[in-house]
Order: sequence, then structure tokens, then C-alpha cells
Amino acid sequence: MKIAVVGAGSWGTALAKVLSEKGHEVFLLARRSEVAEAINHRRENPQYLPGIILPAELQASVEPEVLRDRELILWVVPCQSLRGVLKSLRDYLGSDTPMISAIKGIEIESGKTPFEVLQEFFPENRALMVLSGPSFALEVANRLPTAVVLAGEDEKLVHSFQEALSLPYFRIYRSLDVRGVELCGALKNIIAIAAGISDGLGLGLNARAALITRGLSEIIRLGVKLGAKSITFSGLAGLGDLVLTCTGNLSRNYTVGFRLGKGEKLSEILQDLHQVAEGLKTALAVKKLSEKHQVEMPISEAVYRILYEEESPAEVLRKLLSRPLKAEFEVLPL
Ligand SMILES: NC(=O)C1=CN([C@@H]2O[C@H](COP(=O)(O)OP(=O)(O)OC[C@H]3O[C@@H](n4cnc5c(N)ncnc54)[C@H](O)[C@@H]3O)[C@@H](O)[C@H]2O)C=CC1
Ligand SMILES: O=C(CO)COP(=O)(O)O
Repeated sequence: MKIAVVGAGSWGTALAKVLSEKGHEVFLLARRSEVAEAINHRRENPQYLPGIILPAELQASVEPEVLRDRELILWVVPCQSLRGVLKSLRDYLGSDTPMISAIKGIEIESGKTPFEVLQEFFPENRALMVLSGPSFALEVANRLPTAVVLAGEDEKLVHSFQEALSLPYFRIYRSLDVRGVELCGALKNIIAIAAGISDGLGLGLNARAALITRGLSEIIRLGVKLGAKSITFSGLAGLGDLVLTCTGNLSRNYTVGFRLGKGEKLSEILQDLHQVAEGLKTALAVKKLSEKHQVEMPISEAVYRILYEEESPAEVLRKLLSRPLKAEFEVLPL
């Protein structure tokens, strides 16, 4: 298959490597020519995946022309950049070319997920899909066993792409709950920031386990209100990715939280963060969505206050721990 991956950051590069190893003809569309040149000439993306040797067959380019004859496009740019990228590339794209978003976020302005933004640009396209799940780019690039989930509305289509894109070390499960899979990937990043803060404060493993579990509970509440199936949250995109990013120090979101917990200011952290930590922006989008839909999200709200209202992590923690005691489970629709 002729494939293009748009976005030559760590995840775009790792996915392009997987697809190239599967035998597809892959173009990686980069924004900067030095990134494309390094991939083509040194077989490496030194800024985003240093030390990983890329397949000789994988080609990189900054020319949108390479999108013209592709049979599948993967979108792997930061969520808040997707709209601008689509505006600039739309003329090079077929209206019904199969597309997969591997982006984990929610647009701040519109409250839309990447899938919804793609639908806005390609309203006739019935071949839009979402890829999510626990998958650190570096581990995938090192061919360590990984399981992810591909979701789409057309079961036959999703099934065919599941077969076409899987490798023994990159196992793709399939789902029809696009909304759920996509919201899981976006919302878990805020909980990962919270887990990082907790670890940075030295609150221990009990606290982190409680954060993951109560975090899951609140992201299910919002997700279900927004049309997701609650069972999806117990799958790879939900619990799987929550566990990975809340416990793995390869996570950018967790790392931002950890540094906040250690007392650094967000402005200082942003200065040397050279990759996207989607949870920072998703926290803004979720603040608006949770208020609009009247969903209680104490952990996401706490992260928002630390990030944007300069409340100290210790003060936010004090407030979280003095919330009224309640029943563990509300009745949730399946
Ligand atoms: N890195 C990982 O392990 C994983 C990342 N993701 C998701 O993939 C998405 C991309 O993340 P990463 O590759 O990790 O980010 P990154 O920060 O490593 O790279 C982002 C890439 O997008 C490009 N970019 C940014 N703005 C652009 C614009 N306006 N036009 C064109 N290109 C632009 C950058 O130049 C860079 O190449 C995020 O939504 C992230 O949550 C999902 C699974 C795993
Ligand atoms: O989503 C990820 C792994 O599944 C990557 O997490 P971070 O964006 O926090 O690094």
C-alpha cells in the first residue's frame, strides 16, 4: 500500500518505521527540511528518535505533493496543529482516501476531537479511523511488543486495515467505538500529569494507584456523556494507556507533572520541553467540556488549577483530600 504519515515527530516516525517494515511504501511528511534530510541521508531522526536506525525504504519529504497518490494517510501532528495542517494540505488529498488519526487530544476552541476535525474537512469520507492505545514511540521503534486499537465506523474496512498494518510486535485490535477510543487517548493524558505530580510530591504508590482508578472513573463519566461506550475505557486505549502513561517515565505528560510536583514552574518546564505533552492543552478543553456537560472531574480540575491558576500542588492536594466522602460507584450505562 502507498502510505503517507503526516508529522515526523517521535510517534509519526515510529509508525512510519512499523509500516515500512510491514512492506508498505511509506512517505513521512516532515515540516522541516533538516528532519527530512536526516531521515533520507542518515536513516535517523536525531531530534525525535535518536539512535533508532530507520529502514532504507522509508522516504521523508517536506513536499505535500507526495500525498497525491497515497492509499492511506496517517495524521500524527499535535492536536492543536491539526486544523492548520489540514487547511494547508487539503488540496493535495482525495475526498475519500482512507485516513487514520493517531493524535491524542481535544481542540481547545471547538471541543472537537481529531476525528471530528477530519470529518469537518472530509464530510463525505467514510474511511476515517482512529489509532490509540499504550504505545511509547521509543519502545515501538525498538520493536518491543505493543498492542494498540484501531477504531472506525465500518467494520469491514477496520478489519482490512487491522490486517494490513499489524506486525507480530505491533498487534492491532479493532473497535467500532471511535468516540470512546479517541476520548480515552485524550483524557488519560491529564490523569498522567496528575500521577506525575503525585510522584513528584513523593505521595507514594498507594496514592498513584488511587489516582489512576479515580481518574478512570471521572474520564468514563465525561466520555459516556460525550457518547463513548463505557466498556472501551477498560480496554487498551483506556485502562491500558492510563496505566502506561501514569507509571512510565517515558511519558511526556507524566514527566511534566513530576517536575511540577518537584516544585518547578510550568513556564520553566515548557522552555526545555521539545516535544508535545498533549494533556497541557487537553486540560483547557476538558475544563470547558466538563462545565458545559456538568460532569464532576475533581482530578482533571485539580490539574487545571495547578497549570493555569498557579495553585500549589500541595494546596490542591489538601483540597482533593478534604472532599466529601462518597460511594465508590455511581450507576453507569454500558
Ligand atoms: N510519542 C508517543 O509515544 C506517542 C504520541 N502519540 C500522539 O501523537 C501525536 C504526535 O505526538 P509526537 O509525535 O509524540 O509529538 P512530537 O512532539 O514528537 O512531534 C510532533 C511533530 O509534529 C510536527 N508539527 C507540529 N506542528 C506542526 C504543524 N503546524 N505542521 C506540521 N507539523 C507540525 C513537529 O514538527 C513534529 O515533527 C500527539 O497527539 C501524541 O499524543 C500517540 C501515541 C504515542
Ligand atoms: O500516549 C502515549 C503512549 O501511549 C505517549 O504518552 P506521552 O504523550 O505522555 O509521552
